[in-house]
Amino acid sequence: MSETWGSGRRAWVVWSIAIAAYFLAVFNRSSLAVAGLLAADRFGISAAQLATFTTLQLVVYAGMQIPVGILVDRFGPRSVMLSGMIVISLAQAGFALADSYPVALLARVFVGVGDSMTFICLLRIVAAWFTPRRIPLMTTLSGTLGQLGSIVAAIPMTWALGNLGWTKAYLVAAAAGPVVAVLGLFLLHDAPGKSHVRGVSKTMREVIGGIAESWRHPGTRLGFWMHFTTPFSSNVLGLLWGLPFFVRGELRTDGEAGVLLTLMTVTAMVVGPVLGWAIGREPWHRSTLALWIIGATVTMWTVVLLWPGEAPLGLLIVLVMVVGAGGPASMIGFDIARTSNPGHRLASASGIVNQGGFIASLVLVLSIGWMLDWRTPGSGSAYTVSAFRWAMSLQYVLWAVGLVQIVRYRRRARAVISRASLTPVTGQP
Ligand SMILES: N[C@@H](Cc1c[nH]cn1)C(=O)NCC(=O)O
Repeated sequence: MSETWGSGRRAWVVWSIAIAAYFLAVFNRSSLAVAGLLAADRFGISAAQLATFTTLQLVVYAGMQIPVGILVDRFGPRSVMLSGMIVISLAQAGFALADSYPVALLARVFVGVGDSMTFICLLRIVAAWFTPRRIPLMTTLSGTLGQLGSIVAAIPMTWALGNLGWTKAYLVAAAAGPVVAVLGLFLLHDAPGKSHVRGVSKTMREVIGGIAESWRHPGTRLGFWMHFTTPFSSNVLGLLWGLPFFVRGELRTDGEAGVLLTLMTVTAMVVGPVLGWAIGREPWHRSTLALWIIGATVTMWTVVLLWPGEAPLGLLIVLVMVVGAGGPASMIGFDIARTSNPGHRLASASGIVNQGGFIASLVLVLSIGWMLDWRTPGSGSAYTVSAFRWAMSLQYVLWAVGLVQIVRYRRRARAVISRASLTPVTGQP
């Protein structure tokens, strides 16, 4: 066992705490999804005001990525992650007690701030505690396990809201953060043998210079565009438009739509570790794998959108399974950024990459809403099949931009990265 990485058991303990923190962040991020109607009643707000909660949370998350990356490179993942846990819990407690829309909105902003402080730390911890050969698998596995938080948020939160009421349900959700933070205080270390790994103090000019240097590397840009292009389709279905699309756009029942969305999440959970294993074995072909997944997604959407009348259920099942692979495929972007940047800039580079998918998803969530309003006669939400075909076709714009950029930066990245430097050393654990 190399001394650079953690001894087996210790690495798993540290990773488990980091996973618990990420799981909680995703849980809190998703905890409003099942409370939409209650929130509308409690604050007396419209559908558009309700959607503002989600939009604002995504904007804050994406906007915080670079500052958080800089903080992690400077102060280490442990400090930032534990602070994030406390911010999320305080914000969620504020949301539990909020009795007006502006206060609730402010609380959701801080849920977004705390949330944004978690995932990049997890990536840094994985990179510090596991061998290079294991990092791709552990990274995709981490993404997959964290996403469980959104499934778990749906079931206990629905129960808690129904049985405990708004305030107690959100206070209970808030209470989990301090528990993980206290465990983290004792058990979470930035690297083997070091509770803190601090970067050197830098002037603002040096910090900006570091970010610019990361961004200039074609591997970071390739990672960004990969993260931009792979997950937006599953994100928009999962976050907002999946149920309306299947029910109004494909004339399926609510039950069938629910099963399709669940199948999408289950597929992502199965595909994640398989992809992690594959990119660990064949790092040179990481971008090829992502391109295949994007190609399959574009093909399936094209078949569904061109299908005369509503698509058969079997076809929609294949669609959600292919689209579901996009979430884990986005993790390939982080792996490319990791192998393209020095360790002291790893978190900043991950922050740059992590913005991609959130920006694309946000743009698509909003533009689908505008397109549906434009293509639906009169006002209201009686969206037609044809309006949904127009709206879902907006994805082609994002795929076109993303694919052009991936092909450009893949060529440039391959020109500066040596294949031998990526090949895993055989015999390493
Ligand atoms: N694309 C996600 C992670 C993922 C893994 N499997 C499905 N999705 C991502 O970038 N996550 C960042 C975060 O904060 O959740």
